[in-house]
Amino acid sequence: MASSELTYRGQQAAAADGAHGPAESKPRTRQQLPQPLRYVLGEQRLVFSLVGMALATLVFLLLSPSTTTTTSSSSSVAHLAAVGLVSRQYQSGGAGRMAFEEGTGGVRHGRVPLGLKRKGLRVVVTGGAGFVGSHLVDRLLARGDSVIVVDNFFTGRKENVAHHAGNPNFEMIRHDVVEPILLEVDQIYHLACPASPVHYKFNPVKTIKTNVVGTLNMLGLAKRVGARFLLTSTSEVYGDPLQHPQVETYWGNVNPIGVRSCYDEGKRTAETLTMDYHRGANLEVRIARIFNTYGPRMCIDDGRVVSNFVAQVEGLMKLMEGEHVGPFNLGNPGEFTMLELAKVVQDTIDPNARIEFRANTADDPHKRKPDITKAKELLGWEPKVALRNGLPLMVQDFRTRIFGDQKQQQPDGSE
Ligand SMILES: O=c1ccn([C@@H]2O[C@H](COP(=O)(O)OP(=O)(O)O[C@H]3OC[C@@H](O)[C@H](O)[C@H]3O)[C@@H](O)[C@H]2O)c(=O)[nH]1
Repeated sequence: MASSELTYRGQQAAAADGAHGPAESKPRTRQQLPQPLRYVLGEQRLVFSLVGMALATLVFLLLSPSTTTTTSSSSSVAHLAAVGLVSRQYQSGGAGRMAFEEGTGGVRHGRVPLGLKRKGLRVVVTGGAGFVGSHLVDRLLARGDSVIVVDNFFTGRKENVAHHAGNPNFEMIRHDVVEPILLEVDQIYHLACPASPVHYKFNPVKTIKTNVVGTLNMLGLAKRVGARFLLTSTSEVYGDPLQHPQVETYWGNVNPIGVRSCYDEGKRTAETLTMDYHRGANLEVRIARIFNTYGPRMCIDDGRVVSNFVAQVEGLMKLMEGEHVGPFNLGNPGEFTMLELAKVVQDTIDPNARIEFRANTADDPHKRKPDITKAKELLGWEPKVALRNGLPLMVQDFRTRIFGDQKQQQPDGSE
């Protein structure tokens, strides 16, 4: 049967003209090769080397163990770009912004290819003078990013970020997010909102306005500058849950007209807006549902049930840098009753502390427990600090702030 004209016939040709078998064959010069093969080998060397580099990169991406199952094409493209194999214009990342910085190869959002230094990002943290936000600012600056804190100091304190004064990578803007603001940045962590019922009930209309208009302004900024946007939502979106523990697919049981609705429904609307920008404007977004937290810099009159030390900041950063939109529950599934908590306080802080039993405030959830399977599996995150070990750090922080104890605390709560 005649073989295809396109099949390389060099070997057969050689055999046909009595050329030596493989063992004795004399080395053939390039001139003896068929013309098409000579052209490809000679003229197309550059193409071959680029194709080879692209194939090597793809093999690297597919075989590297840390590749998540849902690595988006953008991070694969970013890796190809980082090694110069894909044009900048092909990059996704919002309004034409690049997923990597010119010349540095540093990938802004995804994992950094081997051997390339991560370029510092420009990050906005709204509510960055608050409890969770100020710890996040510490970690971002320590990582080499430039951070702009946008905060109206409704519940936040300058003292929470004062230790960064003089750092050229740190800026503080007193601004209420219900008014638009224009900043050229790469990432936006949106935490601006009073989190304690004591504070958000003080001015419920302002609370829901911050959650709705404030989030709208920050989403608009993210879309305008091509930044990745992370919303710190809350376990309150589950209301007084009828499902226990709560998984992220649970829609919740929320009172739309109660005294907590300004926060519960405000955060639910913030999540809705976030997903609408994601679906409608292809904005890179991330949603974290934070369960009650405690630790140094917590408002002394906060009043929330403490359950999860401030280690959630790691979860927020893993979520921002990862490829999964969420929402993700970030909290401590370790359950305890209020009485057990009171006993931990007596054991670790003050054995003479008196335990009082009071009625729940209106609409207070009767129980809440995060299912953090998704965060464990897709973010590789789970809480590290046990309540018994975290409480003393918070108490020492309170003591220093109330009594000005001699032993000054480090920003992260250590001595
Ligand atoms: O209108 C406002 C209200 C509040 N804020 C600021 O936002 C910050 C909120 O910090 P808080 O200490 O009150 O709250 P936390 O840091 O505990 O919770 C924060 O992160 C977790 C999210 O679930 C909460 O919704 C968010 O408030 C404060 O610095 C406050 O001044 C604004 O900038 N604008």
